[in-house]
Amino acid sequence: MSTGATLRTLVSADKEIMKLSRTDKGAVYEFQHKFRHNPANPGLHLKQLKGDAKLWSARVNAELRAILLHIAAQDYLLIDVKHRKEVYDDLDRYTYKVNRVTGGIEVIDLEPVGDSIIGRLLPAESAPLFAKFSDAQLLELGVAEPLLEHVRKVSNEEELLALLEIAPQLTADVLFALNDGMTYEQVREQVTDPVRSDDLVDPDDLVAAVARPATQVTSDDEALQAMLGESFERWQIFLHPTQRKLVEKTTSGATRVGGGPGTGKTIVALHRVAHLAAELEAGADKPILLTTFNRNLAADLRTRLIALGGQELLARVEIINIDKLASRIVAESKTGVGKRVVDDTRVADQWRAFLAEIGETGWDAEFLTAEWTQVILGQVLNSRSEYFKARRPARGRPVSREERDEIWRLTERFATWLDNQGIWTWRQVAAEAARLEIDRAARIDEVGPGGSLRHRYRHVVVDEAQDLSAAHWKMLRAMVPVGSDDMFLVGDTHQRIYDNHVTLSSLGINIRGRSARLTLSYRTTRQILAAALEMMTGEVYDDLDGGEDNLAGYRSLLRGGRPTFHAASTWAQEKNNIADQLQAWGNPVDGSVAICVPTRELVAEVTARLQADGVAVVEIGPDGPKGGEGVHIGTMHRFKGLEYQRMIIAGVSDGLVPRQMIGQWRDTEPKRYQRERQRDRSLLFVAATRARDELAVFWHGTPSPFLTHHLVQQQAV
Ligand SMILES: Nc1ncnc2c1ncn2[C@@H]1O[C@H](COP(=O)(O)OP(=O)(O)OP(=O)(O)O)[C@@H](O)[C@H]1O
Repeated sequence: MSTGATLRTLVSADKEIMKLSRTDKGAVYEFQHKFRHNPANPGLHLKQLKGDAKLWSARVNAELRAILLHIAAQDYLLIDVKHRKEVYDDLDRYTYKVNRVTGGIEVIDLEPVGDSIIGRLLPAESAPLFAKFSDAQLLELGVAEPLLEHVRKVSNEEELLALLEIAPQLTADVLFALNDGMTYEQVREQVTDPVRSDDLVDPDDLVAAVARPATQVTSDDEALQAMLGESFERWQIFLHPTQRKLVEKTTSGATRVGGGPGTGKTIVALHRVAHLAAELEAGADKPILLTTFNRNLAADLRTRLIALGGQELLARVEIINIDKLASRIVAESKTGVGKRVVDDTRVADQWRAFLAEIGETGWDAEFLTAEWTQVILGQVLNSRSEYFKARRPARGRPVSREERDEIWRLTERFATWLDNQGIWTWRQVAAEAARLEIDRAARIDEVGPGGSLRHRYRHVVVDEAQDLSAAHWKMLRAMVPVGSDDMFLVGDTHQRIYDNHVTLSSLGINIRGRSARLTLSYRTTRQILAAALEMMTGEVYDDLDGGEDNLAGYRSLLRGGRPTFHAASTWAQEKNNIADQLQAWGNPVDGSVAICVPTRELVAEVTARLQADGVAVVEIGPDGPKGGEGVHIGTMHRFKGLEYQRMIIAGVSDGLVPRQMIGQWRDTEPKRYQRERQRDRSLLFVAATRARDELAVFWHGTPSPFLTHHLVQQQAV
């Protein structure tokens, strides 16, 4: 008879397991299987450890022992795997406690700090780092009680880092934030509150504690197997408690997750999809839509979703970029058959040609392009009267009723003119798709639940939400019934690089009270992050819903060298500097290094210069890098959502960043000017935050105004 047991593995034990050899990892895997099947199996030598009724050990193989916390009858938690000698020598080193803030179980192995901090007397001259906070305050913020006395002794950053190595997540987050200069109130609001337990915490109730998301455990074999395999990546298993809470929370409606670059928004979106899929009844359809802005990011989401949940998960999820989705809807209805879609960047040229052809000189092509794309198509306005009433929040100058009348007439003629040539734009496709989906949703409502027509999806998850247009949102809204867990949007308005400004509530997407923000960067070092934030100085960003967003509390635990800044007097000299930098990095062609420049022309010129030196270069196209090995190169737009170990941003000169041409609107359309300038600043911010370890910034002539005096001063001599 099998006497099965529950065995979950604490994330901190996973970390230890990952350090083991392949064979030993395999032994742990086997052990877990055996233990779950029958913990009383004599080969497992399950026995209580001296000194604590809840700590047990079991045999993994001849050398390794598992340390287990006994939760309840047949319920165990694997908290560590150690060499057998270490297990029995010093049992006092392990402490476990239920954290009073998060309600999660925290196990701390005090051994590694034994020599560095514990028992050491503080040198008289150095003040402890956290002296100004009382014990009660630190505990209220969630610092683990067993570490309190050690926290008190920390007097420099090195010791802090040593302590953080063994500290539970919340303790690490709190101490780091306090050390960064955040106040008690700020830490409580930004670090502690988001992970606070929803229910009352009883520190003696291990059963309740192990079930809370704050007890970070892995329990299913698939996750374990992935972890033991070669292909495992940390994000697949180790979610930060703040991330996990967002992934698992049942919401009463649409939810938005914001947060700076690299804080794991995409990771959260992927896990959210997996979570929603796990809750679905079995079936062969695809009730979940996962969408993003461009093609290469959709391809990347697909790869990562397979890594997370395999083909089984993929089978329940539609992954498609937003414009392709719109064009599929349009194709399904047979609208636009035979028409070719032209790139939106060419719309102004089309308007110019049209105005010239009809001899219209009273209107500026740029103005009409923006009005047509932003307001008329952007908001899916179907009639002149709708346009008369439309709000034009992100547009520059006001337009009178007579002018609106004229604009409407012109846009109708323009659409026909395009149609006669057999072309239309992505914006038109999106507006048409929204219209079709809104009609479809109305038909569903009319017939009621008994009808055969259904909403296309049960859940919609959107990455890079900041770049979708109002038409896109209207289409998505109509595709999913309003209700719990209907829409999950992740994005960062600081990274908006297409000119789409929306207020979600006006589009039927109500995120009020269901907005959260991630603040811990997993990608970029503190040094790069500080420089990137400095480039954003003075700009104000929206929250997709009429309010303001900011990057307060955005931080990183990673450390590295300072970014470098390189001036040149000419473009030729700048290109030489770029080549020198690459050479100093060893010209790596493994895809770990990328160069990012503001324009297509500069891509071509830098490529030619490097190829002349024999350096292999791979351009990043709309579907990602085109080809094999080489240093990646692309315009700033192409770098959305990507990451590299080392990045060069070149051409960061005045006139290029921001683009000189936007100056034409400085006086005539100041709002538009501000918006375009903000967009260029965001592009630079996106580029700078793609770097994991090293960032080098280059320019010639006058540096971009986004590079502050302080940054320019850091220039290499
Ligand atoms: N919990 C985690 N554990 C380990 N790594 C993580 C975790 N969360 C995120 N990461 C890593 O951090 C990096 C950034 O994650 P992700 O791309 O999801 O961030 P993002 O917020 O979407 O960034 P961006 O806004 O710049 O596109 C990735 O390399 C990811 O694997």
